[in-house]
Amino acid sequence: MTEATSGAEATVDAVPSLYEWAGGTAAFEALTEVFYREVLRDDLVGPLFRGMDPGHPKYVAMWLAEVFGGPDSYSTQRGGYSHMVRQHLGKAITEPQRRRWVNLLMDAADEVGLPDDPEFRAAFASYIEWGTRLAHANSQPGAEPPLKAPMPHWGWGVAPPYRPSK
Ligand code: HEM
Repeated sequence: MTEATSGAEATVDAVPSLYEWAGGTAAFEALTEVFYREVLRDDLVGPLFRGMDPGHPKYVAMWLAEVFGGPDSYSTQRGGYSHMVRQHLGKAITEPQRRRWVNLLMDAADEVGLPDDPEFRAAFASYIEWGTRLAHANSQPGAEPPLKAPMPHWGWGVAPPYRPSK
């Protein structure tokens, strides 16, 4: 972590990535561990994940880390964008299931203590809203999403962290 991640007293100019701000790989791994524990217990989304790969929480942590500016290990070690898209094909995710997935992820973010400043949570929620709506659309019967597309990279958007100059 750089000094910039420690809050308003930052003394460096570079805007940290969302990955750095979140706490790096360990933070995303903690998030997905708690999240999928609850997903598996959930009556609405749990059935979709009954046969999931035991490595799934870790793979999704790798995905999120890369999207938010961390290492490109999902692309280099796990098949990248096309592998992720293929995993959702034919799953017929319903809108209530998508929304429950979002709700459980936000609960997990609170439980593991992801940063709760407005700027981080707005950027995080923005990606999750975008990504889950794509996953929902791509999972519908007959959907033929492009299997090759660039890995998304998410940033702070219109509200990067405010760090008063010295
Ligand atoms: C931002 C939104 C989402 C992201 C970033 C995401 C990410 C991923 C990734 C990376 C994989 C493949 C993991 C691997 O490498 O094996 C995957 C698989 C999967 N996703 Fe998603 N996903 C999202 C939304 C959803 C939603 C909304 C649902 C359902 C409610 C869902 C259900 C699944 C299922 C069932 C699998 C297959 C799991 C398995 O059998 O191993 N995903 N997702």
